[in-house]
Amino acid sequence: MITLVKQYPRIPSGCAISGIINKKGQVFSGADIIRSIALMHDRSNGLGGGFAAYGIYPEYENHYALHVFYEGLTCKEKAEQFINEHFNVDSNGKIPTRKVCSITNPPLIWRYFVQPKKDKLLQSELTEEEYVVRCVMRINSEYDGTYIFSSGKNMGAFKGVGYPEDIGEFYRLDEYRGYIWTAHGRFPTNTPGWWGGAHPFTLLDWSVVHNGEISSYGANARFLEMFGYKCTLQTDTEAITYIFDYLIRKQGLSLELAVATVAAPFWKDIDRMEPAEKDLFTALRATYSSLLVNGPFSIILGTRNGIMALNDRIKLRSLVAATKGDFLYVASEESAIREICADPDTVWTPRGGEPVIGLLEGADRL
Ligand SMILES: NC(=O)CC[C@H](N)C(=O)O
Repeated sequence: MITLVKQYPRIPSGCAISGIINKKGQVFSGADIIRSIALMHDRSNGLGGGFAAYGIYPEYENHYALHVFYEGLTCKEKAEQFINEHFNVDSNGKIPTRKVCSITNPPLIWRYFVQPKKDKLLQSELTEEEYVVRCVMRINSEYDGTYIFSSGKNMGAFKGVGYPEDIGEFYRLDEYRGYIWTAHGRFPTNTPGWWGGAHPFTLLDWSVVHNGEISSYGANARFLEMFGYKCTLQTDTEAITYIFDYLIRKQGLSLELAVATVAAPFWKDIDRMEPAEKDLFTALRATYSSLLVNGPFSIILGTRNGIMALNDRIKLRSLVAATKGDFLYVASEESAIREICADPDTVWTPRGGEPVIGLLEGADRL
C-alpha cells in the first residue's frame, strides 16, 4: 500500500524546562543544568535548546551584555553603527564556542558589554532601562538578519538550533559560573525552529523558558505593540517575557499581581472572594484582559533576584519543584531534578496558577 501522507507522531507535551537557584548567590558551573536538561532529551526534537545564566559576568556587572546573532558580516557592520551611536562599548568579541558535530550553520554570535551614551540617554528623556529596551526593539525589527537575544546585566542567554545538551557544549557553559541557571529543550509547536526562536526569551534581566502553547498570542502581542514591544522572534514565548517586563517594570505591579494577571483566577473564584480582594482581581482582569495568557504552559521566569516557576491555571503541563539546603530546583520532570540532586529535602508538584518563587537572599522582590 502506498502511504501518501507520512504520519508523524505529535507529542503535544514536548519541550523540557529546568531551573536551579542557589539562594545565597553562590555560583556554580553550567555542568549541572546541562545534565538536568539532557535527561529530558526525548522531550525535544533537536530544533532548539538554550540556557539563561545569572552572575556570569561579575567583571562587567554594571554593563548591559548584548548577545547578538548576525546572519552575516554586512548585518554586523550595519548594526554596529547603531550600537556605537547609542552605547559606549567597553568590550566586545565573538562568544566563545566549541565545535560540536550536531550543531551546524550557526550565525555569527557576538557579545558587547555596553553602557548607554550619556548625551543620547539625556536627549531621549527615557529611563536607562527603557532606552535599552527601545534600542533592542529597534535592532530586532529594523535591522535585517540581526537579533539581540540577550540584553541584561551580569547575565546572558545562550541558545540555538540543536538539542539542549549540544547547545550547552557548543557555548562551553561548563566554563561559566552563575547562581541561577535555567534551561530549555524545544519541540516547536506552531513556528519554525531557528536560532532566534529558541528559548530562553530575554529582555533586560528577564528570561523565560516555556513548555506549552499560547493561544492568546495574537491578543497579547497586539496589546504589547501599543507599548513599543515588537514580537519579532516568531515564537509565542517571546510575548510572555515582554508581558512580565511591562507589568512589573513599567506598571510597577508586584510579582503576585503580575501572576494574577497572566494566570488570572476564574471569574467563579473571584465571585467568592472577600469584597476588597474581589475588587482588586476584577480590576486586574478588566484592565489587563489582553495580557491573560491562555493555553497550556509551564514556565520559569528568571531575573537577577531569583526565579519563579508557574503553571497555567489547570496545570496542563508538568512542573515539579524540590529544595535541598540553599538550592531550589524546578523542572518538567522529577527525574531531571534527581539527576543532579539525588536526595532532595522536599519535592512537590505545584498547583495550577500557584507560583514557586526562589528569591535570592536579601532581595525583597523578583
Ligand atoms: N512544545 C512546547 O512546549 C513548545 C513551546 C513553544 N510554544 C515553542 O514553540 O517553542
